[in-house]
This record gives sequence, C-alpha cells and structure tokens, in this order.
Amino acid sequence: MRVGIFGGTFDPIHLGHLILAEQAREVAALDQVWFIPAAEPPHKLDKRISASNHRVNMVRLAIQHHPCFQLSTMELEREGPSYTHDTVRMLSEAHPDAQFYLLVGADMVKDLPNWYKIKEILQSVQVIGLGRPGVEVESLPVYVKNRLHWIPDPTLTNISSTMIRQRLSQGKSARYLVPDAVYQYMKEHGLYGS
Ligand SMILES: Nc1ncnc2c1ncn2[C@@H]1O[C@H](COP(=O)(O)OP(=O)(O)OP(=O)(O)O)[C@@H](O)[C@H]1O
Ligand SMILES: O=C(O)c1ccc[n+]([C@@H]2O[C@H](COP(=O)([O-])O)[C@@H](O)[C@H]2O)c1
Repeated sequence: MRVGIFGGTFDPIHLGHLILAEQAREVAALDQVWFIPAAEPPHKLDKRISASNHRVNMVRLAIQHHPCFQLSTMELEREGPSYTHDTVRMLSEAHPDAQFYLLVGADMVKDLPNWYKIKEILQSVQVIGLGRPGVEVESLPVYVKNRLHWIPDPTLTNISSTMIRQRLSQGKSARYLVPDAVYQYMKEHGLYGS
C-alpha cells in the first residue's frame, strides 16, 4: 500500500491543502492520504494556534467525502513538540509493508534540512514536494534531493490559513476558501473572530 502522510497545523484546513493532497495522490498513485494534525508544530512553538479539537473537527469535515482521505489523531496523543521523525517511526513500525510518502508544500520543502533527525526520516520515507505560489525552492542538500519527487507546477492556489484567519478577523468572508462544512463550523464556533 502506498500512503501519503500529510502533516499540518490545519488552522484551519483549506482548499489549498485539499488540492495539494489530491494532486499528490494522483501523481504518485497513492492508495490513501492520511491527514495528521500536529499537536505542537515544532517550528511554531512560540505561536498561538487554535485548540486541537477544532482543528481536528475541521479536518474531519473537510475530508469526509473522499474515499482515500483519512484523519489520524496520532500526534495529538503525544506530549511535546510533534516531531515528524516520531510520527514516521511509529507509522513504519505499525505498517511494515506500507510505502510512505511525506506530502510537503514548497515552503516546508525549503525547511526540510532544519527538521529534527531529517536524515533518519528520509531513510524510511520519500517526499512529494509541491510548488506553492510565490515560493522559490533553490538549492537543497543532496540527501533531500535524492528522496524528493518534485511536482513543480501543480494546480494550486495561494490560499493559506493565515489569509483565512486574517480575513475573518477583519470581518471579511472566507466562503469558498474552505469547504462549506468547514465554513459553517468556523461560524458556529466563532473561530478567528468570525
Ligand atoms: N496553498 C497551498 N499550496 C501548497 N501547499 C500548501 C498550501 N497551503 C498549505 N500548504 C502546505 O500544507 C502543509 C500544511 O500547511 P499549514 O497547515 O501550515 O497551512 P498554511 O496555509 O501554510 O498555514 P499558515 O498560513 O498558518 O502558515 C505545508 O506543507 C504547507 O506547505
Ligand atoms: O519534525 C520537525 O522538525 C518539523 C519541523 C517543521 C514542520 N514539521 C511538520 O511539517 C508539517 C507542516 O507544518 P506546518 O507548520 O506548515 O503546518 C507539520 O506536520 C509539522 O509538524 C516538522
């Protein structure tokens, strides 16, 4: 089985995430994509992020109709920073026959050399990197390049969670930037000042 691991803060999940996952699934012939919300994203430890129950509920609503997309809450069950190394190790042990691919947007591809134990991560998984509007990926170390399948020109959008949080806090609409069910959820729970 070929499985995409899609980790993210998902604060909130948006159409950019879903398009990225679908394009990666198609190009890499993935059987499943597992969405894994981070409890404490290691590079955002000093930032305020929304409660994990809201982020998880929104992911669940966003992917509910896709037969190949699944939610994993495994990172929420661990204490401390949500290192991808720990997630990959646990998944590889639990599913020895699966081939895992990390799905990573261009901004995070650039950041890969800074990740905790990245060389070990890349021994067990390959990376599917997807271009992101406005992000140039220039030089990468050879050990990353060797494990990277770059999709340079996917059909993507420049939607970001930051853009959605900002729009809502300014009283603007975020309708159609997220699935309708997620939009309703944000409104019902007054998230991001909506
Ligand atoms: N529009 C997009 N196009 C391509 N990749 C994206 C897009 N939005 C998010 N990603 C990727 O999805 C993953 C999870 O991203 P994250 O949940 O932090 O969303 P974000 O929109 O980047 O959030 P924020 O604006 O809060 O930083 C990362 O690998 C990121 O690069
Ligand atoms: O393990 C690390 O060192 C590491 C450093 C930065 C980011 N990550 C993971 O990369 C994923 C995308 O992060 P983000 O902040 O763009 O949502 C998410 O699953 C993070 O936990 C992981």
